[in-house]
Amino acid sequence: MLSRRLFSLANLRGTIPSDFHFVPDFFSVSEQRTLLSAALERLDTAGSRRFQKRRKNSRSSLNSTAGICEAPLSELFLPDDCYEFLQVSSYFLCIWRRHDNAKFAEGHYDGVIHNYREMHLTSWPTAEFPGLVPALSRLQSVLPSSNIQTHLLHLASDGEILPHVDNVSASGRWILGVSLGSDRILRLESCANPDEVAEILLPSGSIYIQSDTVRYQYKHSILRNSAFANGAGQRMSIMIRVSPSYDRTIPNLISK
Ligand SMILES: O=C(O)CCC(=O)C(=O)O
Ligand SMILES: [Fe+2]
Repeated sequence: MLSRRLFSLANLRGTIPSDFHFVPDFFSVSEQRTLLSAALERLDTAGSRRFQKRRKNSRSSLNSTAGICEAPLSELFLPDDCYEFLQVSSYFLCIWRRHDNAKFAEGHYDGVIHNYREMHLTSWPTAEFPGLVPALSRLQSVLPSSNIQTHLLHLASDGEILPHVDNVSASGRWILGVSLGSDRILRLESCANPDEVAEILLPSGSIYIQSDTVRYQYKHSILRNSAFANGAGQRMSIMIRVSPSYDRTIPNLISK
């Protein structure tokens, strides 16, 4: 069961809305490595041949002697120019069109994500990554409900996500995010009162859940790396959402 932990000041600025739940150290380093390797494998396999070749060349020129088990997590990412990052998203618009509900057709879901690649994940490569099943079942145990959709979202070193509320016709009452790779700041801003802002540092291995109030009444964004004095690298998030028609009951999963 997921428990609410006290934020250390290093993790938080502002007042955290209720219905936002955060565990800064949910996944061990070895689980993070497995999840990140599997996510990269899925995205890489789906990518264009030109960039697959670029990655192959980059791997051989790096001539890494460290096995995947010893490499620091950041070294699982290749340099930015090995990935076919898109400059501006059409991701939310796509979901939008599929659901085709005129009530929300304002178009502001488009263009929210910059310098990224993403995919809808239908299956994990569990055969290739032996540690994946236990890591995923731990994650499964904290999901508020079943019938989920999983997305992988890989942000370039200069990638960012502008403030938005996830398309309400495409997913239901909660959204879970797993952060892997470089630290980023998640900013929450009340739609009703833009002065109500919270910023949460998301370290690799952390998970958060936005449900109910925060999911519908706050915009969220992932800030650019310029927020960090020392710069930062790429980040992968595993985004899990409940399908819109399967979120009638949310168990009280957060024990204090
Ligand atoms: O990467 C994240 O943590 C947030 C991603 C997000 O806002 C989205 O996919 O809608
Ligand atoms: Fe979002």
